[in-house]
Amino acid sequence: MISWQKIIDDVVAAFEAGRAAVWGTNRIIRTTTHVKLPLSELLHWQLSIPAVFSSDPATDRVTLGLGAAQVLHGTGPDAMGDIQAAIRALPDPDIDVTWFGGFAFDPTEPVAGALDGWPHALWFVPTVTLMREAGTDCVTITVVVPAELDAAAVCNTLTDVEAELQRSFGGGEARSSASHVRPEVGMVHDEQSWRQLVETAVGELQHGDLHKVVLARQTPAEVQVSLAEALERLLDAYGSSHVFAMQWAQRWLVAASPEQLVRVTDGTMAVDCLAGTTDRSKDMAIDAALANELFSSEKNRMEHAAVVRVVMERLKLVALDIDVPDVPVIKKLANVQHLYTPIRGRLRPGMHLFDAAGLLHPTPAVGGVPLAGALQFIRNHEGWPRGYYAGAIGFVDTAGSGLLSVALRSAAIAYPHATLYAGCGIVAASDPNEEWRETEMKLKPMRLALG
Ligand SMILES: C=C(O[C@H]1C=CC=C(C(=O)O)[C@@H]1O)C(=O)O
Repeated sequence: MISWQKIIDDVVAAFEAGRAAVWGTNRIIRTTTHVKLPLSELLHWQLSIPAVFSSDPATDRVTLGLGAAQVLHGTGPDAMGDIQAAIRALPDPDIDVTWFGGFAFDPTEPVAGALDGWPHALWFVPTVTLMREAGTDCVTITVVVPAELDAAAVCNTLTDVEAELQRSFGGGEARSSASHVRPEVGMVHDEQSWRQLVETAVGELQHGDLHKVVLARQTPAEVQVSLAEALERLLDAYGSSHVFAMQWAQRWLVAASPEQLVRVTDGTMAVDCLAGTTDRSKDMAIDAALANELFSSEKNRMEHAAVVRVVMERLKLVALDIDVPDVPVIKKLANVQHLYTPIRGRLRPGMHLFDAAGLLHPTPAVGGVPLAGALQFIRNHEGWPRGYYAGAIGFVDTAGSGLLSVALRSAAIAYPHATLYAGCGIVAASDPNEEWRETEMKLKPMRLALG
């Protein structure tokens, strides 16, 4: 177990040495320490303080947040804009701090089901953030506390966080009486009802105005492992994805997202277009043949081109110097391979990560074309509330750099009950049996992590 006492001692020493900055009515204390064990060790399913874990594949930085020093909730269609306005209204700190959170898929629908109780947008600055630099045991600790606290009170705040970690740990990962009853999540499609859903969509796609719609299904599972184990399994097998977990109101959202909705790093933007999927094979020749088949499949190229076209149209409003390759490449994950087009650009001056996210979301990789018709089809036919599935999750610092990933390959957990999600793009040429198989492949990361 990681020594929390050492963390407390280092933070209090930093505070006493004046390594702190004022942020409105808060004080930010920053120092570094050395932690050998994985940060995920501190997390437990039954934690009752807000918590977040994020492993960014681009920087290899692993971040863990515990407690909430600042919280913002947003509800309804303007949820994203409201959060952005609230962040902008806060004073600029002398030291950057990082917000963590996410946005639901559809802010006009309630976030019912497995994440019942979550608002449409939820962002917080943890009381304690631990960030491990890539490949080292060097951890940056950031603590945000009310500015009036003295050293003893800072120590007490951290001791309270430790007590909560111990209490939840003591409560055990065993299924205690405190475990949730399985949440009501709405329609769980079996193979037959899924095929019917896809057939209904194909009918509309062949005869109506719809060109593409992304349909998804959910499936129940029971969590068999500790949260630390689940996260380490995801990092091992899906380390090139954004492994993310967030706990609020005793519910966890866990994801290994292969798709960045948008990343901003010092004003430079990166957007992923990911659509078009096939299987993996352990046999290298078969694996390469599958990739070739995917690359030459008219159906998959159409599905993919719809995403690139729409993303480009929307991106022009927030980005300059946009660079987009003419043809997609293959992105290989442990469970599937995708058609992938990375788009790069520069965020227009005065624009924020959330402006870009607000314009891009939902891309045709999770919604459809035309968007309004696709969303209506999803609302009318899918039969369950998506909540945060296919929404956006991530982090943004007070200087404006950050990442929002599409919440795919994800699960919502009311411990020990999990709800796993997977979807796929449907076009007029889609085969309902193939689309079922595709959702099964996409469920693999979370089945591996939790089973
Ligand atoms: C909707 C999902 O995947 C999207 C992202 C990549 C490939 C997709 C596809 O080939 O259908 C989907 O558009 C999901 O994983 O739940």
